[in-house]
Order: sequence, then C-alpha cells, then structure tokens
Amino acid sequence: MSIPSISSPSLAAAAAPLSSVEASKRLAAYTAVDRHVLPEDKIIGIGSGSTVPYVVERILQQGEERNRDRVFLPTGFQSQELITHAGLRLGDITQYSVLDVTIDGADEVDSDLNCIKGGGACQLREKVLAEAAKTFIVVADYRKNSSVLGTTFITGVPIEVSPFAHSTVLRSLRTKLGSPKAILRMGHAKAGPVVTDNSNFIIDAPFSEDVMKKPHELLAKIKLLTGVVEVGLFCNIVKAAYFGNQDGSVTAKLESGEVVQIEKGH
Ligand SMILES: O=C[C@H](O)[C@H](O)[C@H](O)COP(=O)(O)O
Repeated sequence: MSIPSISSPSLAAAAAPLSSVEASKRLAAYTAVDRHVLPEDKIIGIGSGSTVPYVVERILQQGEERNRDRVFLPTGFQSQELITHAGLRLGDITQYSVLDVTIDGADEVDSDLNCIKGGGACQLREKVLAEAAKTFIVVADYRKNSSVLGTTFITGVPIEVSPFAHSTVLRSLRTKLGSPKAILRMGHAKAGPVVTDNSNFIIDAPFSEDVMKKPHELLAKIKLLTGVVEVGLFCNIVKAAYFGNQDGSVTAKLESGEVVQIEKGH
C-alpha cells in the first residue's frame, strides 16, 4: 500500500487559505483525529460530508507507518472515494463488525449530543458504522453547535424510505406525526428524487421545537412507520463532538455532559 506523503500536491492545495467555515471544519477534524485516532486503532470508520475530507487529511499526516496495517470502512460512495484516493486500505462493514473508532460530520448537534444527520442522504450507513464503533466521534464547524435540534438545520429530519412506501410514509408524517411540511427530497442536476447509496428515497420532515426537544421519542415513532429504513436522528451514540470556532478555538462536548474549550494551538 502506498500512502501519499504529507508534501503531496493535494495536501499542498489543502494548505491554501481557507474560508472561516472551512478552517473551522479542518480545526474540528484535526483535533478529533489527534485525540481519538490512536496508534492502536486499526479498524476505522470514515463518515460522509464536507468535513470528513479533513479527517482523512489528518490521518494521512500520521504517516505511512501508522496507517500501514489499518483498514478504513466508508459510510457511502463519497467516503469510499476519499479512502481509495488517499491510498488507504478500503474495507467493508461485512468483514468487520466492530470498529475501533468512527469519525463523521453532523448537520446539527444538541446539548445532549443528539444529532441530525443525513443532509447528504447517508444516514443509514453512517448509523451502522457509528453503532458498530467502540468510539463514535462527530466533527463540525461552529454553525452546527446547537442546544435544540432543528434550530439551525431547518429543512427537517432526513428519513430514508423504501421508494415503494414513500407516499404512505409521507402521509403518516404529515397527518399522524405532526410534520405537515414533510417533503420528498428532489435531486439537483437530476430529474426526480434523490436516490441513496441503498437505492432508497429521502423524506425531509420538519417538526416543532417541542417535538425536537425529545429526539429519542421522535426517532422511535418515525422508525415504527412501515417503509422507513433509517432516521437521521442519532441519539445516545456520540462519545464526543468537536466544533471548530471562528477564533481558532475548538469546543468539545463530551458524553459526560462536560463542555471543554480548547484554545488555539492546544
Ligand atoms: O448524509 C450526510 C451526513 O450525515 C453528513 O455527515 C452531514 O450532512 C454533515 O455534512 P457536512 O460535514 O458537509 O456538514
């Protein structure tokens, strides 16, 4: 296995000045990798989205020796490409049912480390790799750090559904579960609905603040609808969430309830 060196052109490009949001994503990702991707970790889950490339970038910076006997499992097509293009060894969840650590992005994280995920339609595979990991870590920029889910990510809870059942699930969400504005997610630059890596559709279902304050209850109700494959509410899975801030610090929310401020350069 040949792993690109730290001075490769792709990393040189990555070292170019970043916007404040991108810099915050990188800061969160680098901090999380430094703290949670340890020398003894060999089976590593790589999540989806625009923050995760910085996770892979930092893992590469740990060096060829450290990565030689590691296997990386993807949460979808995008992270599979990330892993292979980085020259890291690709594995599959069907080969490894226990992961040492999984690091993933999030659309929003509340005070109790519950998350909305699935803005990129990857929540099914992401949840499988999150639950299979001994340690599941979330990385995001400061915009995702919230106290109640649905405050900043307002398009709704992403719900993966079997195409066959999408209209019945939509009806139940609208008329029984209190999401009258639930809609089928449509593609951009593609006619028709978004189709997931699992050949399913996505429904985005916004709920009131009162309902979003109890994400576990909402998750249970949505999962019981026939045809629902997975819900983009992650409850009681996250061990720690790292948010990069505009001032160069990182806010870490821990499973214990503690919130730690990591100052620039630490
Ligand atoms: O389906 C997509 C995933 O849940 C992403 O991890 C989530 O949307 C966050 O992505 P980003 O890092 O681009 O904000």
